[in-house]
Amino acid sequence: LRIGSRERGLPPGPPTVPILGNMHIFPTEYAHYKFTEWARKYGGFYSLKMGSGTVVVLTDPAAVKYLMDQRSGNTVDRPPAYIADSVTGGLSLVMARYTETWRTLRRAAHSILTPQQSQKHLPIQKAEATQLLHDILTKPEGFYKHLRRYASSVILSVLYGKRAPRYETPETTAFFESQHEWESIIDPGATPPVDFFPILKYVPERWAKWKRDCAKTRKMQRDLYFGLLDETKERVARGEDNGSYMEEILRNQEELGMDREMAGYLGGILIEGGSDTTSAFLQTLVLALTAYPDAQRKAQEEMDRVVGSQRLPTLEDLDHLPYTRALILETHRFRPVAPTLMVHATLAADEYKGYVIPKGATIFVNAYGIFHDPELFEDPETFQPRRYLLTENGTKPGVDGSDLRHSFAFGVGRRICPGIHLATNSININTMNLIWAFQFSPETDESGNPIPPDTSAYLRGVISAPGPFKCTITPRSKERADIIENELFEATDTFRKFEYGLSAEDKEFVAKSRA
Ligand code: HEM
Repeated sequence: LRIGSRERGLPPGPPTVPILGNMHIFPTEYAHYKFTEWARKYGGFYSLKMGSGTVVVLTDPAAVKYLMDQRSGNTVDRPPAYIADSVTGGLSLVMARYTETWRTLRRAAHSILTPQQSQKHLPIQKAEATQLLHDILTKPEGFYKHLRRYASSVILSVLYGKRAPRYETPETTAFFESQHEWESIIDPGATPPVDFFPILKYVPERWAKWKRDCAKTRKMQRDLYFGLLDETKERVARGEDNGSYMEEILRNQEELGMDREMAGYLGGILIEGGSDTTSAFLQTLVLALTAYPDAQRKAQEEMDRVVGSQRLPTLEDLDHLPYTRALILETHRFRPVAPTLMVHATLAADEYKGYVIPKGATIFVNAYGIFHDPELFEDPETFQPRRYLLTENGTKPGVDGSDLRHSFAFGVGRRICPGIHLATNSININTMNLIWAFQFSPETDESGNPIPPDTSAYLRGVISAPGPFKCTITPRSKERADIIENELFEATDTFRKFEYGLSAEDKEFVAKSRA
C-alpha cells in the first residue's frame, strides 16, 4: 500500500494516489507547461512519484547549477528506456545509460566536434546557408521546409560528406520518415510504461502494437544509417575523401574502440541530434521576427550600420552586432528547442537543501520554466532581445542571474550537447543572413490588417518546433537579391565536393539553380 506514496525526506510535490503515485497526472505532452505550473506551487525543486520510482523536477537555476553541473558525476545517467533500447540496441548516444558504450560514443563525438574541428565545416555551412537564402528568395512560402532542408543537408554533409540539395532528396526523406516513427515511439505516453511496469515486456507481439512499431523503426533507421556508412566507405576507397566526420571515425575506429554497429549508430544519432534541433531554432527565429516587428527593425538597423547592403554578413561581423547576439539568446530563452532538455538520472543517492534524491531518480531540468520565471525575467512571455543588453543572462536588473549561462539551452553537466559548436555556427550564420536579406511580415486580412502568427502554437514532442505558420517574406532590396544569386553561384565549388550519388531529380535541380 505504500507503493506510489511520497517517501519521507523527498522534496514536496503534488498529492499522490496509491500504486500510481502521480502517474495518472503526469503530462504526456507539452510537459514543460505542467512542470512550470507545479513549480509555481511547489517550488523550483519538487518531486513526483511514478509508482515506486521518483522523478525530481528542477526549475531553479541554483539547483541546476549545483546538482547538474557541480554534481554532474552523479547526474550523468539517463533513466532506463527499454523501448528506445529495443530499437537502437542501446547504442543511442542521446538515450544511453552511463555505460562504457556511452563513454566510447561520447568520446568519439566530442573529439570531432570541438570548436577547432567545427571550423573545418564552416565552408559547407556557409554554402548551405546561401542556398537557404536562395530557396527562400525563389519560393518564400516554402520557408518552413527550406529551413528543415538546410539543417539536414548540413548535418549529412558534415557527417557523411553528402549533401541534400532538395527537401525531397532521398536521404532527407528517409531521415524525416524514420524520425517521425522514432518520435512517435519515444514521446512520453505514446507507448506503455514498460520501464515502470516491466511485466509489460512479456505481452506477445500480436497484442503489442508498440513491438511491431519498434521493429519497423529499427529497420528504417538501420537502412539509412548503415547505407550512409557504407557509401562513405566506398567513397573513401575511391579516393574521394572530402573531410567528413565519418571518414575520421572510420580511420580511427580501432583506436576509438568502436565496432561497425557503434560507428553506424553514432552517425545516425548525430543526424537525429543535429537536424530537427537546428531547424526548430531557425523556425522559432522566423516566427519571432514576424511577430515582433520592433525587434526585427532594430536588428536590421544594426545590420545595415555594421555590414551595409553590398555584401553578406560574415561570422567576424557578429562581434560588432550586440543586438543580434542578444536576439539569438532571446530566441533560445523565448522558445527553447528542448524545453525540458533531455531527461537525466542519478547514479547514487544525494541530498539537496535537506531533501533526499534517491539513487536512480529521474531528473528533469525545466529550462522553459526557468526562462519564463517572472521573478527572474521581466515580462517573460514577450520576445525582448534588449534584456540581454541590460544584464549578462537577461535577468531583471538587480536580480542575481549568475547561476544561468548562455549555453543553458544546450543542456547541462557531462551530457551537454556535443554539437553545440557546430549548431552555434549554423545559428549565427543564418540569423545574420536572414536579418540582412529579408523583411518578415505577418499575413494580412482582406482589409490589410496584420494577422500576427500564434507564437504558442508549437508541435508536441521532445524537440519543440512551431507548427507550420504563415508569414510574408520579401527581399529587402533588389541589390540584396542579386548578391544572393551571385553568392550561390560562387558556392558551386564548395557544393561539388559534397555532390556524389545524387538522384536524377537532384542533379536537375542543382543544374537549374546554377544556370
Ligand atoms: C539548436 C541546436 C541544438 C540544440 C538546442 C541542442 C540541444 C541539446 C540538448 C538540450 C541536449 C540534452 C543535454 C542534456 O542532456 O542535458 C542535447 C544533447 C545532444 N545533442 Fe544537441 N542540440 C542542438 C544541436 C545538435 C547538433 C548539431 C548535434 C550533432 C552534431 C547534436 C547532438 C547531440 C547529441 C548526440 C546529444 C546527446 C549527448 C549525450 O547524451 O551525451 N545536437 N542537445
